[in-house]
Amino acid sequence: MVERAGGKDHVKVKAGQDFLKLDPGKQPWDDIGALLLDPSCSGSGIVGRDDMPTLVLPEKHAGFVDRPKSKKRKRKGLNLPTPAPEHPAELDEEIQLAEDQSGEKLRGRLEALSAFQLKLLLHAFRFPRAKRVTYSTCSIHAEENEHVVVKALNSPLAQQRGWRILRRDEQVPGMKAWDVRGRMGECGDLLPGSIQTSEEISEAYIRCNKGTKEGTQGFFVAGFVRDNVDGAIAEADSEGTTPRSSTRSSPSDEPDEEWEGFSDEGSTVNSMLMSIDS
Ligand SMILES: C[S@@+](CC[C@H](N)C(=O)[O-])C[C@H]1O[C@@H](n2cnc3c(N)ncnc32)[C@H](O)[C@@H]1O
Repeated sequence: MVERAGGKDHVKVKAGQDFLKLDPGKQPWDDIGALLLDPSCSGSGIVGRDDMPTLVLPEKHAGFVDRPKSKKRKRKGLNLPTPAPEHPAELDEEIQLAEDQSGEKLRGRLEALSAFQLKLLLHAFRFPRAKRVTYSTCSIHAEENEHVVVKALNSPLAQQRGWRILRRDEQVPGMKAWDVRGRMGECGDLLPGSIQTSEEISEAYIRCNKGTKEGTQGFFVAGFVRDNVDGAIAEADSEGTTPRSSTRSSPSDEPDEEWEGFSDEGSTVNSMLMSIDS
């Protein structure tokens, strides 16, 4: 995909690695300036996934009663509507599944996904020289989008390292002009003392909705920046705590969280990891 997009001379593909197991304090990761984080999500924004239930067609042997063949229908030239099939039990099951997806099961799935997404986002914040992180999903659910971002912003890690949202007025022209922004009501409570308001943050998000005049799939993206990385590194250097210059094997210079190279047990990661120099 990188090659097709004409990016092979600029993007190194490091396939088959678990992002959560990378130590941000070790080379070459300690030099990364920007991360594009596009993690696994529910995919609920993808047209044709959640809104296209499997169609279970009635079968003759499953109790489906054939209509007696009408003489009228045999007549040439008559364009009669197809008779509605009798409602087979299998279709009830499909309806049941669809209902589950909007209830308990969906809630549980979103909870698990958003916890994982937050883990990934916080890990991205740990790269010592990173100045930019994008976080995107093809989900329509605020749980995976606005909620994850606000939790990340409220984390001690983001606050200590100075991560904030890239405001709409700082974005490139095309993104700044895009009208569909975050859902204000879903931006949650920012911690007191936050340097940005909920209005500023929801305005900074870019959303795409499916089934609208824009012709897009469902998508969400937020940009995070931090302004004084070099100053923070210089300060840490003078205190001898810069991850680059230290020999420690874990990047946990955070008093709040111990980094242990966490990863989801049993998950197979077949993804690509892209490192992009700023
Ligand atoms: C939405 S897809 C990314 C699509 C990609 N950006 C593209 O445009 O083709 C999410 C990817 O994240 C990968 N992933 C999930 N957890 C990961 C981890 N811990 N380390 C690396 N990749 C991971 C999944 O395997 C999946 O390929």
